Formats: sequence, C-alpha cells, structure tokens
Amino acid sequence: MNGNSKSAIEVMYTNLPNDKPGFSNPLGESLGVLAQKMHIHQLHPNGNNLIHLQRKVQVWIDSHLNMDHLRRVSACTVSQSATHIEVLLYQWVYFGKTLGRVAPGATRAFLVFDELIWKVLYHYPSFLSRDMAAGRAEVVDGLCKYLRTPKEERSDATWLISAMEDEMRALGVGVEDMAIIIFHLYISINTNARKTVFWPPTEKETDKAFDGESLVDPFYIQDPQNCPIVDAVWHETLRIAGWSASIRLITKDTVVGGKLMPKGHRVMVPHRLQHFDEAVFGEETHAFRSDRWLKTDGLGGKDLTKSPSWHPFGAGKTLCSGRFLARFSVTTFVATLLRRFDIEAVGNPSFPEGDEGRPVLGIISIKEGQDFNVRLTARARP
Ligand code: HEM
Repeated sequence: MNGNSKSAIEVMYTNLPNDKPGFSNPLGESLGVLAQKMHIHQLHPNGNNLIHLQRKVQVWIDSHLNMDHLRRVSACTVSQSATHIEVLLYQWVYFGKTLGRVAPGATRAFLVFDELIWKVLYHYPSFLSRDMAAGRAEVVDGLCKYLRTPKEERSDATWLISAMEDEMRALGVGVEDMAIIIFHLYISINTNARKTVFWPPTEKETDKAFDGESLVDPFYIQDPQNCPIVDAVWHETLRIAGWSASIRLITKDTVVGGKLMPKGHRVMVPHRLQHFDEAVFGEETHAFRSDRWLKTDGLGGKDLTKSPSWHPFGAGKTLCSGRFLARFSVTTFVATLLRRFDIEAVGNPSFPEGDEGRPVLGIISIKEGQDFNVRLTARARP
C-alpha cells in the first residue's frame, strides 16, 4: 500500500544533523519522525499556524457555501430550479487553488478511494482492488502535477505542505515519492472530518456568531460556554460514528490479563468499544443522545470528555493532531449551512445506518445504497 521507493524510505528515516536548515531539529531526528512534530506545529492552537488555516477554512466555506456558487459548480449539482438546488459538497484548503486546477478529478477520485480504503486494511489482493487502486493513482498523479508546478505559482499552500516539500526536496526525495508521502497526509486530512458533518440543527445557539448571512465569529461556536448543544452534538457524533483505534508495536514480552503478548507483534486498541460502555456513558449507548454530554443534566454533572474511556482521536504519541481543525471545520460548515439554507430530504428516505462492519481509519461511512439527496433552499431573511 505504501508504494514509496526503498531509497525514499531510507532517506526519510535517516537521522539528520541537529543544525540542518529549515524546521528545527534539536534531537537530530529523521524527517519521518520530524513530520509528526511539523503536523503539531501546523495544527496546535499554541502557535499561529492553526489560526491561518482556520481563517482559510472560514473563507472557503463562506465563498463556496452559497446559492450562486453552488449553481455554478454544475459537477456537484444533482438538480436545480429557480428556488432550490441539490448538491454534493467538497473542499480544497491545504493546497491552495493549484491542486484543483491541475487535478480537477482528484476530489472525486479520493472519495472513491476513501470508501474502498477497507480493502487496504484487509490486504485485499490487487486483482480485487483495482477500483481502490485507480482512485489512489489518480490522486497521487494529481499531487505529482501539483509538485511539478513552479512553487511561486502555489504560494497559497499552507505552511505544512510547503515546509514538508522543502524538507523532502532538500533530502533529494523524488516527485513520485513526495506525492505518495503527501497522499498519506491527505488521507488524514480528508477522510474523517467530511463524514462528521451530519448532526441536528442548533441554529439558535450559533445566532450570535453571525451578522446576517456572514459568519463573523467562528470562534464563538468553538466555546462550549456559548454553544453547549453544539459541543454536546459534536461529542455524541464522534462517539456514535467514530471507529478510532491505536496500533502499537510490542517492544518486550508482556502479559495482560493472563495473555502473553509477544515482543515484535502489534496490538490494536479499539477505542470505539469503550465508547459504548454504559457504566461510563450512560444508558442506551447505541442511541444518539447528545444530552449525555450536557454537564448540567447529563450523567450526574460528570465531564465525560475527561473520562479515561474517551479516545475519539486516539491517544498518546499518535493522538490526532488535526482534532482542533476538524472540530472548527465541521462546526463552521454546519453552522453556515443551517444559517443560509432550509434543508429537506428528497423523497422519504430512512436515516442512513452506520456501516460498522467496514473498517475505516476514524469515522465510519454510511451503509452502501442508503445515501440520499438533500434539497437546499436559500433562506428568506427579513
Ligand atoms: C473528525 C475528524 C477526525 C477524526 C475522528 C480523526 C481521528 C484520528 C485517529 C483515530 C487517529 C489515530 C490516532 C492513534 O493512532 O492513536 C488520527 C491520526 C491523525 N490525524 Fe486525525 N482525525 C480527524 C481529523 C483530522 C484532520 C482534519 C487532520 C489534519 C488536518 C488529521 C490529521 C491527523 C494526523 C496527522 C494523524 C497522525 C498523528 C500521528 O501519528 O502523529 N486528522 N486521527
């Protein structure tokens, strides 16, 4: 699945001098190890990089989630009339405008790949995974075109993409290998947040973040004091739809609960199972009940987000560095959508069930064939 050349893997995992130019490297680590720190540098609220990215997300959503734009993007439109539109939505933020220009089919190709990613996890043989491989190849090819475009033409890319590229070029990593490495980063960015965008209306609570149609203060929505229902619905969505797991290498023979876990094997920690523990999360853990997260009327005032059983973004050293951006993007998107449109299901579909049997790397998909169209009608405001 990785697809990188042996030489690229070697160069990515060879320790580098601690005085190398570019991203600081006090411990003299390899670029493969530094990449994790670069993600955190881009995505943690402590620095300035996250806020730049959040602003880009906000501007992207503002300029794309409106009737005029949706009408123009005919490729996403299922049907439209003078008053309504039926659409599919998607976005480019990390790579600036260039990727969409040089590889216009890559978004759809990624969605095909992403729904079939379980074939990778099950090590499906290549003759049974041509559909998945074709989607992957198209995105990697698009990333090659992107990386071959002169850098000055893509100065709107985010810090992380630009810095990773500089570091890899400095080590002599070739374009195809860079594209594959960035593709794996692309999976982390795009697979989960897009599937987290289904949750019930909370429009009243987010009112104060808007001036008319415009979301003027997206950070208002991030604060649970201002928007406790948004906060509760976000957590309940992650609980119900999250299939997070952490994988660890066993470095010495270890006995847990009488079972020997031999050195050299890998162990998977399926956090999802903990999220359905009624002793922690209360009754009916298979039902969507966001009130369990409301500290005032939830489980005896307990803050469930502090529970040791709560790991929607994994844990420890590999804890998801995109968790702040994920919440920001999803809540900004949904709040803007609900502010601007009335949304109606087309026909009388049942609410889709989560496809719990299909392995994913975060948020589960809905069962095949249960997707349905929604009709968006611009809201009339006094
Ligand atoms: C609702 C959305 C998301 C969910 C549920 C999610 C979940 C996860 C999970 C379960 C892991 C593995 C943790 C482990 O191994 O212990 C992970 C890793 C990661 N995620 Fe996310 N993620 C989401 C969104 C994002 C976004 C938007 C980004 C980037 C902008 C991102 C970047 C990453 C990265 C870079 C890693 C690897 C962390 C490391 O090993 O250092 N994620 N994510």
